[in-house]
Amino acid sequence: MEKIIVHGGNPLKGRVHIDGAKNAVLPIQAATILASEGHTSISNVPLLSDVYTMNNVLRFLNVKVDFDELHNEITFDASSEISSEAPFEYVSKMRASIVVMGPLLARLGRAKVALPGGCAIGSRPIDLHLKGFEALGATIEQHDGYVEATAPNGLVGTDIYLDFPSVGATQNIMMAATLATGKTIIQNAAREPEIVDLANVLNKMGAKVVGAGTEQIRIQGVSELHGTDHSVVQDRIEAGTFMIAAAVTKGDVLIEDAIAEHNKPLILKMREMGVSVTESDAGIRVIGPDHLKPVDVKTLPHPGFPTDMQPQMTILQLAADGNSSMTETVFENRFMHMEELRRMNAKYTISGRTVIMNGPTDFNGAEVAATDLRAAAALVIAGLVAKGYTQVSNLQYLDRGYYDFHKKLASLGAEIKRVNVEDDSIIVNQSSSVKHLNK
Ligand SMILES: CC(=O)N[C@H]1[C@@H](OP(=O)(O)OP(=O)(O)OC[C@H]2O[C@@H](n3ccc(=O)[nH]c3=O)[C@H](O)[C@@H]2O)O[C@H](CO)[C@@H](O)[C@@H]1O
Ligand SMILES: C=C(OP(=O)(O)O)C(=O)O
Repeated sequence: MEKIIVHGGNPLKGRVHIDGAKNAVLPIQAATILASEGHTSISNVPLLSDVYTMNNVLRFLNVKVDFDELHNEITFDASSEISSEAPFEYVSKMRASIVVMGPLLARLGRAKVALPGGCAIGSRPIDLHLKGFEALGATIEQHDGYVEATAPNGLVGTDIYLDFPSVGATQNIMMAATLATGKTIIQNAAREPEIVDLANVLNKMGAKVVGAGTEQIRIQGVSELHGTDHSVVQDRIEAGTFMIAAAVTKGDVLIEDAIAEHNKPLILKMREMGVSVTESDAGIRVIGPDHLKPVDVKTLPHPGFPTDMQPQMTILQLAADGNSSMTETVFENRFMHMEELRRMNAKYTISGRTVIMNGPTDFNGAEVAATDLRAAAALVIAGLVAKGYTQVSNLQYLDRGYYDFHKKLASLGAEIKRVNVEDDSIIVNQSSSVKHLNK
């Protein structure tokens, strides 16, 4: 078992590089299924376990996948005959595998994918994805843990209103509609930067998608798509995680090339707390104050405060002088990190979807276990300011979304290492263990 061991107290100082976004690259990997001709080369790919999992799903579907890890580039060739069925063994490893469904349905008129199931942070149904496919003319059947969509005569463009601006449903429907006959309009679409990145790739592949990044996306169907080149957008959540780590440690860090526009609500909330956040062409510079002011935050779909920054933000709120609140409106069960933080001396009460935190917290080092991806990052950040040693286990969650997190923090001055508890060895680089996990 691997653990991160951190000794708190060092302010973070320096510059940090941010990788390509997990939540952008996964649907882009799936989109390569749509290219019946040519290769698609995706660069700025983060070396994350989810990326390897998606590669394995695609390989199973008969897409040729060549990962040049040294250059963070993957080349996909989907020009051979593609299979329409993604089995449980692959889909169960990662919820986001559901986004292969739209491309398969578009290209083959059939997709059979194991139901992805819920996960720790909430129930996460896929009803909106399926309603969208049905509106495009597909027949949906669910049996034996699988969901099957069929449209033997192809999909037909239509108007679709999403009851909630679901990121995955918007991506799946957008991809399905690229090869449909006629025009599709998605109303109340998700507006996340990762949606825009996906639309850019689709357009480079020959699709006609306009309006991505707004609440109305219009897709004019085309008869076929081809390979292209694309560099993945920077990970705003990784950037935000380092912004919080810098602020809470009273540090001074430049998050290189970070796109301020993608992190607006976080920047504004941090400023409200008294953190100095400056935006420039070089990136976002964060300087933590001696005293943080309490603040109330509510998560919302983009451009609201991102749920994927919620656990990290609670660490900053717990450190503030006074009572802060966090209301989680996107996922119903995303406060599990709070229970672990109690062991580190956090004081709070949860009422429904809101947690009231009583700062300032005198964080104590403790042994804690990550319960999901962003919880893992939050616990490490708490460890950066805790007295003594904090040990964070369940790093398989962290590896889904952060590459060499401990190394990046160490380069900024944190006293941190990743160890293999069984044989006592120090892990220098995460990628070998991630690959091992994904075999
Ligand atoms: C790989 C990826 O990009 N993951 C992100 C994506 O997840 P994901 O695409 O799964 O998130 P959604 O936007 O779809 O989900 C948001 C909410 O809508 C609900 N819902 C969703 C679909 C559906 O058919 N029915 C339904 O009720 C979900 O249960 C959840 O409560 O967006 C989330 C919200 O920003 C982020 O936290 C995840 O990091
Ligand atoms: C919840 C997340 O991801 P996923 O949707 O892949 O579980 C996340 O990135 O914080």
